[in-house]
Amino acid sequence: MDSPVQRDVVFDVAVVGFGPSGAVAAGLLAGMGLRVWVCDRSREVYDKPRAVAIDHEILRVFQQLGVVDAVMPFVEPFTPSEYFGVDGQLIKRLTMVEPPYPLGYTPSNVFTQPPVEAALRAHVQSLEHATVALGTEVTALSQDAEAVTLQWRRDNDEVGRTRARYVVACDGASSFVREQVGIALEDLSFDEPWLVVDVLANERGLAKLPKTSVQYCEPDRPCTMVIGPGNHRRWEISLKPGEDPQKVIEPAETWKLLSRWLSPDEGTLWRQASYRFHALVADTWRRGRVFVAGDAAHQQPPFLGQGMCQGVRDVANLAWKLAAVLRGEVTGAAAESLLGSYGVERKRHVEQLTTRIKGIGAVICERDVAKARERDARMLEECGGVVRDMPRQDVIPGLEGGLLSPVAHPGNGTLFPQPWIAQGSERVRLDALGGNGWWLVLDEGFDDVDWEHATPRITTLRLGDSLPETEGIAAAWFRRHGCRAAIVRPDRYVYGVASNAPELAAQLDALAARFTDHSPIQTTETT
Ligand SMILES: O=C(O)CCc1cccc(O)c1
Repeated sequence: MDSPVQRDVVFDVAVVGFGPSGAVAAGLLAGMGLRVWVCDRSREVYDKPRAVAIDHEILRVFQQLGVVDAVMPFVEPFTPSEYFGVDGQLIKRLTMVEPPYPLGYTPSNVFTQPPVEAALRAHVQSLEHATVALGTEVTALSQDAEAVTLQWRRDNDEVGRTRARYVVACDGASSFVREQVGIALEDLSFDEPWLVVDVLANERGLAKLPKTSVQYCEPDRPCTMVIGPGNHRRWEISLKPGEDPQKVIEPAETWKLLSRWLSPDEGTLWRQASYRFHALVADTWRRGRVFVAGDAAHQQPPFLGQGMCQGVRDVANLAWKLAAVLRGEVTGAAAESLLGSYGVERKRHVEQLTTRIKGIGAVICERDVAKARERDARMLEECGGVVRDMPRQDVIPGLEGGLLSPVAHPGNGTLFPQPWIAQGSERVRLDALGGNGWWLVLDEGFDDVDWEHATPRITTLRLGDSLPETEGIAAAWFRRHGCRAAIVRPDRYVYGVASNAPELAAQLDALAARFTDHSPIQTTETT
């Protein structure tokens, strides 16, 4: 059931698009007590899987939302991925990092999108401060000094307007909102036609299929097979010049392309979609009161399964900044600066990760046989002829620029770990104890520190007697980074670190200055 549309209310935030990024944005914002209006053109969750991969960082965001228990039944650890070269030889192997896991979840996972999306939507619909408008399409947008006005049309032809202080556009790759505010996409130079096929394999099919995910780095037709949850298998198959993207999604044609692995009596086609795999990023991520996020802000080839993850990273980055501004915790130029840091951080991260994804794509997609053989020889030479396991998550970059300490340190912009903490006979994840705001995490035995700034409000978490870790993850993080204290942002990225009390006091003073009298945060999105 839709929530009633409140026409006379100015909402804090309107979220356009109720896919995963929009639902997470709406859930985080409404969960913080902001009045949120979220709309989507369709009434139903799309019943087929577009995304298949989900990282631990995203599960941690789901934990913050309060939906992680509802989604875990639809999540499974990623299998290893094997890359095979021109002659079918193993040239690379991606695996899971060994436990203990740094963020409290298996780092790389596959999931079933429709029920996860349904859980996200149901959660938002349960929130007191969220107004959900389904079957509702935004048709026009204008902004003034106070707010944004969205005009919309319902699927029953009802029309109306909604005003909100800010808008987050999560309306997908062909975003109407992005176009309305004149944000262009920069081309990061990848554009290829591929077929994506999801199959539910039966027992005979499963018995025949590879037991790891596979990248077939074959010049004739590069392709991928991903092991999804249960009996879900996904193929991504590059199309050759002259192949018709519309024809290959016809079941008989799709089965021809799958014939190397399966025949029609060994599985059921769940979804066939022809895509152009692109690498695109919004040139700016904010126009006035309007922000772009998710596929509206970037698209990347799928070779590392980062499409949905990147969208959730966007809105997790933006939500706490919008909340700080809307609650008046930061005002004036400092507020503008904080909001500007969203685009700086996310655009650079998307550019860096997309570059890495394209690098992986270049390995997989080499069409020249001689060059592909050279690639295979080089990769085998690099590992001394023995392909070593490489953890998948090592390729996800941290944040740079934006709201990070000006005192450079390799820990800045990385995700602070989420250790398990002993609580009586139970163990609890740190985020559940620390709450959703800023943290000051002190390593066991760190000297007391006196500080008095009210902005931002920071919760002090002392590891040790009051917060005993069960696996030593945070202690190991401090050792690895050569520091004793970490200032951690509400999105759990490390703002800055310190080794002693005077260093920490200076860091906290500088942070407070950025929230009060506006020591500048870098807000130029160009790199
Ligand atoms: O990390 C891997 O091994 C593969 C990740 C992946 C996920 C989804 C599609 C795809 O092409 C690759």
